[in-house]
Amino acid sequence: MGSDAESLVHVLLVSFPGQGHVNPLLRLGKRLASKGLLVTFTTPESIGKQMRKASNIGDEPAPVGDGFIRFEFFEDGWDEDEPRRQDLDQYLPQLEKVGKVLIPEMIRRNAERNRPISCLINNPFIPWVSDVAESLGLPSAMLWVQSCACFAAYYHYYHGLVPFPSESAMEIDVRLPCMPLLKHDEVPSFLYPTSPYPFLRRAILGQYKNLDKPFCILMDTFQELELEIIEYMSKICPIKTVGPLFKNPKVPNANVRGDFMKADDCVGWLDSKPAGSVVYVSFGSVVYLKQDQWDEIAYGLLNSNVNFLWVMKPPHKDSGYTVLTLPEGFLEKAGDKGKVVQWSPQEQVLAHPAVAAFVTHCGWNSSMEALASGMPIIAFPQWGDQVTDAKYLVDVFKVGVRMCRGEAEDKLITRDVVEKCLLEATVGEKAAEMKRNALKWKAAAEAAVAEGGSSDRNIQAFVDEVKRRSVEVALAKGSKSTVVEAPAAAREGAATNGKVELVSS
Ligand SMILES: O=c1ccn([C@@H]2O[C@H](COP(=O)(O)OP(=O)(O)O)[C@@H](O)[C@H]2O)c(=O)[nH]1
Ligand SMILES: O=C(O[C@@H]1O[C@H](CO)[C@@H](O)[C@H](O)[C@H]1O)c1cc(O)c(O)c(O)c1
Repeated sequence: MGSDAESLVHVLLVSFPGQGHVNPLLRLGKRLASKGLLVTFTTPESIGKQMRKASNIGDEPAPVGDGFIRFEFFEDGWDEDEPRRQDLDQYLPQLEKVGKVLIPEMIRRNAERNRPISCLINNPFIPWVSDVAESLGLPSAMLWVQSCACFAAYYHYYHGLVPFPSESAMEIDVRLPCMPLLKHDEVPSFLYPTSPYPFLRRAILGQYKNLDKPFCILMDTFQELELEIIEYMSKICPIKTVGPLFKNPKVPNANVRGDFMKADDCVGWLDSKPAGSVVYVSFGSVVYLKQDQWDEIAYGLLNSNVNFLWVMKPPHKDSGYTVLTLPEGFLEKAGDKGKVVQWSPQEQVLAHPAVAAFVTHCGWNSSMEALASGMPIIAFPQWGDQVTDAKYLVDVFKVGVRMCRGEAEDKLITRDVVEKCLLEATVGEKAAEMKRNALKWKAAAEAAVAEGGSSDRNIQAFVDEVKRRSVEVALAKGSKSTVVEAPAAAREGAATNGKVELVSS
């Protein structure tokens, strides 16, 4: 590795191997690198392999702005085609068991190679990363990859601060400070007593057990979007909003991507369509709808006569989901009005002038990407944070119409409703108003990440803090001679040009 990279303060990012987790952590990595850090990104090799195949990930550190990003994957100890990876109740303990051994080894290896790690950052589902950091005397931070509203909801549930739906009172509304009243089915659905995903409740709440360990909780949201709840929760937890991470004004670096699947080419097709004429339909990487619902969406799209780009990802072979099909003759009937792909370059799609609206499951990444692209949405949430995100997108941010309330409702959304929602979001005064609101959020998002904006200031403060702590870590370890670039505060009376030479005692 070039000595340029070796002279930088080095942070290790450890990601849970889900697309909705990797994307924001990798985007954070690029942002930190752009501010002059060396960033190593790690996640299990099973996903590393897919990422290498789908994207342009090389062995050498990639320059990003003033710093570098590199990848190092770790084995999760299971065979390549182990089906238990699909069962979080089995996979999360396995990841913890191997990670607690392999991550310290990775850290030691990096120190031996003259790039000692000064800070660890994880995302939810793998809270043990802060234990590893603590045991090695390193600081840690956590990137929360959902909204601050959802963070607050989980926090209040975990600490029993307000009543949530329970077996004896299933349909109660939930009143959380600085948030709109949430109907029972607008609360993150893993918290329902009847949730079919108790393993996801355990996975997400696991982070709250360790919440006192990270010195900072970074969030992929921005101050102006969730002002009151961010201010409220910041008094309780060390929160820094740094989003939308997907907008990196200075260093786009399109080469470094974390897709698990190569995106199909659809931009040429979009180029051939008139401005504002296409509806983009995608339910993210995890949600699968039932076949009868899929059929209704298909007919709704046909009947509405809009152009559409529809993502139909194949299910994982061990997920238990059956492959969805399109109604007979569907593609022929759609002709050039429709395009179906397995995976899309979503960021490019949402930025494309041909796209008028986004039918989304309201995962937080998709929600932030839509908001920051000025894209009106048609909300089709299923579970977890998606139902809360849908509430905010429709009723608070006012950029969307609601097509359904979530999987718990167990209601088939018919083709007529699909058609009505598609038209409501694309034609007429309501559509125009949603577009105006979406463009307002786009501008606010751009201002937040621009130099001196709220998220940019928070990132800079975080980088300065990591640098300051790296000096402390090196001093405490009395380690080999390490050159770090120190923040202004740590530089007082030290060498010139921001470099501090630490010599082993
Ligand atoms: O065809 C697709 C579908 C999704 N995504 C990306 O995958 C992520 C999905 O995250 P989200 O939180 O929206 O949903 P999840 O997949 O975690 O349910 C987002 O960054 C999307 O941009 C993509 O690139 N192409
Ligand atoms: O929770 C899982 O994925 C998604 O994460 C996003 C960020 O937290 C969230 O906004 C979205 O609504 C979720 O769908 C997830 C990931 C995974 O790999 C898995 O096996 C799961 O069971 C859930």
